[in-house]
Amino acid sequence: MSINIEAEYKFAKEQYASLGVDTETAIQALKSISVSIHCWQGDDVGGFEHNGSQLSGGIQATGNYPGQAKNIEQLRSDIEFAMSLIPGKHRLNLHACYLDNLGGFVDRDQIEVKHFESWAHWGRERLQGIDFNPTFFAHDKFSDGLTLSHPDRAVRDFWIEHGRRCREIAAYFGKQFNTESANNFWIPDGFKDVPVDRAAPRERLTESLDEIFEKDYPKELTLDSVESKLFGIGAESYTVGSHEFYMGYALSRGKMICLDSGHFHPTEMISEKISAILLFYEKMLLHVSRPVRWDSDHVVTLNEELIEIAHELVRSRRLSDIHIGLDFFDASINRIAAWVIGARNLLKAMLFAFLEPTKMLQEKEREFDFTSRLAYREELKTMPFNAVWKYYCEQMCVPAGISWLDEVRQYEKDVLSKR
Ligand SMILES: C[C@H](O)[C@H](O)[C@@H](O)C(=O)CO
Ligand SMILES: [Mn+2]
Repeated sequence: MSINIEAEYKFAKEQYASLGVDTETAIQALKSISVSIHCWQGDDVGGFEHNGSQLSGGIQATGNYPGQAKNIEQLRSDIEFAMSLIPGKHRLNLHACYLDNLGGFVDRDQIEVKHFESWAHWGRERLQGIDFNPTFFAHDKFSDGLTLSHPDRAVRDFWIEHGRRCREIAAYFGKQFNTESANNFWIPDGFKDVPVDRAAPRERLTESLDEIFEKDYPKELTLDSVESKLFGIGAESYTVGSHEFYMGYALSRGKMICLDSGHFHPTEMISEKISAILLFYEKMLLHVSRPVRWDSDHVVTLNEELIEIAHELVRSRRLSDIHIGLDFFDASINRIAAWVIGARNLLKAMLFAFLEPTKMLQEKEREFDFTSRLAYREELKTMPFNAVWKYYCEQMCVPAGISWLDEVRQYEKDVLSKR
């Protein structure tokens, strides 16, 4: 450990102690946080099916920075490298379209556990677990902008089969890693213009999901979640799986709800929703993203909303009930740097929250002393937080400061530039 980092940490520890905060406890708490790092940042949500379909479903990766992962080996090596710069042991969030096709084309309604075994083998020593996502986009059976809510039974059946098979695969990952695999259903179905029948697609989506979820899986292996959305590109006027739809669906079916920070009106914050959802749900999932004017999926920065999300998670004292996933994809910058920046920021925000003297602040609030509440919260923003972060990174054997970027540049030169 560098002498400077140790000395700065000692000073910070005293400063926090004067507010009744134990930095050692905060560091221990941070060690237990396992983030589900999304595979799709590495190749701009391309996947390895090579089915000839472009990215669709109302999401878009913009930019053409060189070095995108083009095959499963490249993606794994990029993830490994990114993880070596992120403190802690984390999970991988895998989409079904990232299958190992074992040398032949495999359509979505044909995927099996065997197409994901190599992910489990590769991840065994490296990961805490693998979470999963059926892929309901970038496919010719999404041609009308509808999948599970399509009026054509054959189209629905295709996607129902996909959903069922994905549950089997998620349960397999749960078993392999001895930790529940969160299986997140995001269904992009919607209309560009205002529909005259809003109800029928929602009825069909309900029926299709019910068919997918017919089979019970042990909850120690896998938990399903459903992710709502306000709109997507080409589905600006109506999304079948809206927030209200899934709040009702998930609650009535014992599923988790997934809150994506980009899936609401621009001034609507998910940090505000977490405490309400936890009152009624046993578990939940988060997709931490950064919407810039729309669901743009920018790399997560250490902004006010991220810090507020982290505080809500910590204050809830329900961390073990909350799966925290990342969801962004920026193709205009080094993709590994994108992962590292976003994941480190999320962890920094968590540490910031663990360093809050929550009990004291809540007491002030209960006494209606809103002046002190504001004064302390502002003071906390300039406490020597970074000294604790650097100390933590050194303990976890990852670069404490910006030197991680030198390593990324070297990898860019040695590996990415040769692709
Ligand atoms: C690729 C992901 O499944 C996707 O980003 C989804 O979670 C989403 O947020 C769509 O807007
Ligand atoms: Mn999402």
